[in-house]
Amino acid sequence: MNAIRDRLIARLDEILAEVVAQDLPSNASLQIEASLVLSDNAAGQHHHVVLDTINVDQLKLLTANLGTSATSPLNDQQDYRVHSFDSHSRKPAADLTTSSRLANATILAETTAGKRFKPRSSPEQLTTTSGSLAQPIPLTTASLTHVSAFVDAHVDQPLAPDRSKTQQPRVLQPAVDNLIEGIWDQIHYSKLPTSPHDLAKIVRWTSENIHTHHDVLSMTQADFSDATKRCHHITTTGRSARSVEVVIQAHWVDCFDARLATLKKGQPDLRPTDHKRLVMNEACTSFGWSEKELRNKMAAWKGYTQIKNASGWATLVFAGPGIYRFCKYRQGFDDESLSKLRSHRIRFEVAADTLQPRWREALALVGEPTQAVYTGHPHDWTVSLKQDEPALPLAVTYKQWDPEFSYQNLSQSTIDTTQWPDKDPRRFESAPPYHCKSCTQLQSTDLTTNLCACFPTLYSPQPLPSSPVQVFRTRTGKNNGLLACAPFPPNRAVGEFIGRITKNLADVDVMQSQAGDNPPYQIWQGRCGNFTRFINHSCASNCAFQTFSWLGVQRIVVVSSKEIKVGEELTVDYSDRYWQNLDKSPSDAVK
Ligand SMILES: C[S@@+](CC[C@H](N)C(=O)[O-])C[C@H]1O[C@@H](n2cnc3c(N)ncnc32)[C@H](O)[C@@H]1O
Repeated sequence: MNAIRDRLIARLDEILAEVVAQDLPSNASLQIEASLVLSDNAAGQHHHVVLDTINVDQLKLLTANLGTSATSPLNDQQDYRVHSFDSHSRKPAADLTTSSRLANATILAETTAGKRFKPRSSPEQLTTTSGSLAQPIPLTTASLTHVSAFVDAHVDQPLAPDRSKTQQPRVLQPAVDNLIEGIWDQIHYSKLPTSPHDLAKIVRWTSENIHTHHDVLSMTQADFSDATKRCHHITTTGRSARSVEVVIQAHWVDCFDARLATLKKGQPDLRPTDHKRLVMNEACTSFGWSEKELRNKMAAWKGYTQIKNASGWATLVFAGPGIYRFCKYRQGFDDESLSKLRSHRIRFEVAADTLQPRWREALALVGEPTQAVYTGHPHDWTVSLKQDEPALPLAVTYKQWDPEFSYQNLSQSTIDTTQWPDKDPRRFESAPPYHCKSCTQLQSTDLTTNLCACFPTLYSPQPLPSSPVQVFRTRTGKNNGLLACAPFPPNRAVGEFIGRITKNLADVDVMQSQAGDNPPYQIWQGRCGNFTRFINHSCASNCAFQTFSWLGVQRIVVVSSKEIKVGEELTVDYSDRYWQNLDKSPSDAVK
């Protein structure tokens, strides 16, 4: 449904922009209709529904009031990004942006253009994606219990429940930030935007129909015509391959520029405007479009190319429909935004290659390499905050202290059976029914019976496959740290503290736990565990350790204690005791 809705909104955006750009008589109105076609040749058998009638003058007034000459009311500047999790589907509500945007745009429209765009629902109601509209949920001020980092964890302290339903305050943020958040969402949680099946069909069509491979340094008219044919085919046949479409359109702009350069070289006597006119003519002939039509599309396509040049192809593949609005209306599209995007380039690629290893297949169409550059687990790599500095294999960053360093990423803790031969010391209930110690609700791996929604991203019948975080190289002498790739509202689970469940270790970093009536155990992350191992200390931390029970087993969870933005370092307060036992002292600088 989301894909259909996004497609409709993107199309509506284009239509509104086209209408605003036209010189129409006053009082013209745009009628938006839907038709149900009952059979292929059913002329006259269509069921028509008028969805809305929009007064064009009011539409123009509205866009003028929004401070742009040719923009649709559905623009990114008015975009609220609300991240919440649907407690039924357990999926992040990545697409809330669209519905929020729609609702918000309609509200703005009402204030500037009378009753024409009536809001269908108040923005407060748009806090879930579960189909029905949810009631607003008040902000909680849950106090987090600190379990001293690497020292104690007390299972006998039931903690305030999450939080999963905590409503995040709406923040109006720059369009580029929405775009970046959307890309991270897509990389972490979407299926590939274009299915391998669709992609295979497109690649097959291209290889069967377009034979020449052009050289961008010498773009002949035939080469350019081929590139245009390919772009036309993908732009006009089925919008199921949106990411491929954006890739091919960005590439076509490169071909256009290459053709222009070739023409300038071949016919240096012509004026620059004549070169441009000639290439435009060639393009319009091959596309079968008017110059106005082509220019209109090129406005957005040029933006795709600029974005691709700044932050790479992954940005285009995972951007979703928001990229059209961003490029077409250019609100907030400036050097600063491009530089912000550029700083994510390698980070996007590491995440995309390791989480969505087939994404580069789409690049076959534009002659780019299709092999993943970064392989293995996402946290086998450590990224840099410096622009264009490569990601490094994790082990490289420990070489100077430990040439043999290795770290195995685990999805769940393992039991050291030499120390715990008979049982998992974290288990305090041996059989179902299990009840949550925080919310007292029934916990189950069965979607129909589970009622606990304390930390649904981690503990639910359908937990999320990954946490939106990356290991990065700090610039403050702490070696590596952990970076947020998505905003975390307060009280959101970042990840479980996973490692080897053991005991009696000394002189190493361990999480020392006292499991109520159970004997104390340690969680050791020296050689294996998960990303929580890379969380640095800060006295003004934005995360804390919490104990939580899931299916009768105690867990230690890293939970955000404040609002955390994309690109912020995640930190916990290790406690004084941690540092007292060490011959080093903490610095509080982050990043
Ligand atoms: C669990 S590790 C955190 C990840 C670590 N930075 C790394 O690259 O592997 C804990 C160690 O990180 C370093 N560390 C973490 N926070 C620090 C801080 N605020 N100041 C100085 N060193 C810190 C200390 O060496 C500490 O013993």
